Amino acid sequence: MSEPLLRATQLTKRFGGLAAVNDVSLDLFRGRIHAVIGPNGAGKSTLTNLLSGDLPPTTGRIELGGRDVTGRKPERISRAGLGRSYQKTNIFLPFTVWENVRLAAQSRAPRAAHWLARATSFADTNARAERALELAGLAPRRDMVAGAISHGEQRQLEIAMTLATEPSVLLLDEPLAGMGTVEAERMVALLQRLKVEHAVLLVEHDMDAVFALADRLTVMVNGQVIASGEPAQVRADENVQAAYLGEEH
Ligand SMILES: Nc1ncnc2c1ncn2[C@@H]1O[C@H](COP(=O)(O)OP(=O)(O)OP(=O)(O)O)[C@@H](O)[C@H]1O
Repeated sequence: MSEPLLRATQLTKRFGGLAAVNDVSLDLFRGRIHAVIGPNGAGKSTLTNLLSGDLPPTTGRIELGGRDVTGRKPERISRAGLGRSYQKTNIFLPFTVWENVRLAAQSRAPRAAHWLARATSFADTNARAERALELAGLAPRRDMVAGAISHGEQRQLEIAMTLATEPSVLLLDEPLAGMGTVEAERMVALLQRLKVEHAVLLVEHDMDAVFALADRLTVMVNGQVIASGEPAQVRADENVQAAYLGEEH
């Protein structure tokens, strides 16, 4: 098997006496979606925050592309190839879809303000933004203001903005939240396209989407991994049934 693009080893995050993430290890590979599920308070968001550098782990190690990035700032981790979609918070609603993606692409240009770098970086930035817009399926909406597109399209826009930084690893926190059936189906198709080029960590409550998409599934409860593996195996696990999935799955 190829090397993981992201490797987390024995990550623990304590808040005072509470271990919100407790000894969690996982590997993310290109071409695979690794879903993390668990009840409220299981530690999924905290885990995502550790991987993106938004929170430093108490103990453990994170490697991105084989390099140790433990304790690095989010900007450094982003430049090293990790893209995280933040729920709508980065969208400028009065700007067009294209302007939002273009700005996200620009944030990646290493010396955007340097006059010598400007000419080449302008073309590169536009090309990055164009690719991201296309991949996220938003090209037909490029000239609409972000505030006027649907909720589902705004979620696609967040993903386009993340793609514009050309990450190799994508962390997606509830990309289907608040979506109707048609929007959810479109997002599932988008995530299937994204995994071809990326390693994807998916935190999601929509179990239909999780079981449609996940190549690997990790279940967390109270900060700990109670099961991890092939989705069908995990679904059949008695501990998982008791703790989380219940009868319907
Ligand atoms: N900054 C913090 N300070 C103290 N406790 C925190 C902090 N962030 C999270 N926690 C606690 O850590 C535990 C895990 O929370 P987390 O938000 O990671 O769970 P989650 O699985 O993402 O839940 P949800 O599905 O509701 O988003 C919870 O008990 C939560 O109260």
